[in-house]
Amino acid sequence: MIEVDVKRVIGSFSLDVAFKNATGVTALFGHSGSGKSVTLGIIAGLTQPDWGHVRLNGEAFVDTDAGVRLPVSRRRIGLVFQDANLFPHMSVRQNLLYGRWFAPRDARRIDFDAVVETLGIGNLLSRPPARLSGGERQRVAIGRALLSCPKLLLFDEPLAALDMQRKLEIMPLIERVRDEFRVPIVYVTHAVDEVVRLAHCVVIIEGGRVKFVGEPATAFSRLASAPGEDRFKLSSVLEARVATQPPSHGLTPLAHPGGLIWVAGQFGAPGAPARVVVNATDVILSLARPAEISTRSVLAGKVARIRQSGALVTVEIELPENSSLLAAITRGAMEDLSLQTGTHVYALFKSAALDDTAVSSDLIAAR
Ligand SMILES: Nc1ncnc2c1ncn2[C@@H]1O[C@H](COP(=O)(O)OP(=O)(O)OP(=O)(O)O)[C@@H](O)[C@H]1O
Repeated sequence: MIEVDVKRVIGSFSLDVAFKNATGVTALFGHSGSGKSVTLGIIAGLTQPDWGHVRLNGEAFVDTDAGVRLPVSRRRIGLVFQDANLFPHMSVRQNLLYGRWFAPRDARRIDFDAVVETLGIGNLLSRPPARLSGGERQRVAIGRALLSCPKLLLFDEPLAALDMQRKLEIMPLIERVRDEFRVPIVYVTHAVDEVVRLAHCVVIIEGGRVKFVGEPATAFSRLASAPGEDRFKLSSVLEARVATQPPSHGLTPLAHPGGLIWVAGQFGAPGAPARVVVNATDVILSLARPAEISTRSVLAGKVARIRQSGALVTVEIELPENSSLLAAITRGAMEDLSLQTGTHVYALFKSAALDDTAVSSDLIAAR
């Protein structure tokens, strides 16, 4: 269990955040300048709070009321930043062993070979960091942090500097680290796909304040709590299961209570749970069930809420079993369809918009 309840004023910025989470990955999510890194710095001990406490499984890292302030070195934290920060004069093996050196002898429960195998870096051990790609450097940085046998791993936008292909290679590795080594992780990001794929709990921070603490699916599926107004960042998370009918043309059908969602790629055996992120701008609305159309994914629901902002409108569609979907459309389209609260609609989206960047099949299974 990680418990954070801290206040800190830096110049004109004031941070006042509180959250708790008992399992797995806690994502700190928010716009640039919202206070994610300051919060992470307080957890790590790089910054002191003016007031408050940070506890991990009951042990206080800092508690201003009790006068406790553990130095960074005694917190036993593994840090991974956007820039891997490997030692350039050391080989990959030496960088990894450097991490191990920090683990007290009796706490060395994480095995070198297991880490190398999990992260797929066995063939890189003799290379210097200069001869690694950005993704490989980041894998080594994660390995080095893990080998210090930390009580807590802190990731500060570890994938932000990587292109989508590298990101897709590393996300499953972070999932393996999460599931195989079972070290709690606090993960700072402003990418919805990373939160949905990796996190059990998301803390949405805006202007130094916590706006939401809870499951990613709840965080991103309601208009009322959607982070920010930027329609390009609005998205919904749908919980589904791999359907029983076989994949077709490389597309896998996922059964959602509102209908079938077809996604590009293979996502586990029938019945396996899957989460899908759907961008609001990828959703099309229709009053009738469409026929003779290239889009295969069609979900039936009804309009729960409409929010207008200039020429654009965000529509929250209520789907069966308490799930919902956001659609960003123009005001003209809303008027043409005479949409209002309660209108029955069909929501369509292209399978091409949903591939393995948008789907996480093993997160729920692993819980
Ligand atoms: N040492 C500092 N001195 C002055 N202001 C600071 C300092 N560190 C952070 N801030 C301010 O605190 C606020 C929060 O910064 P923080 O780095 O936590 O944001 P963030 O959410 O991590 O943003 P990003 O996603 O861009 O990294 C910002 O307004 C920033 O300018």
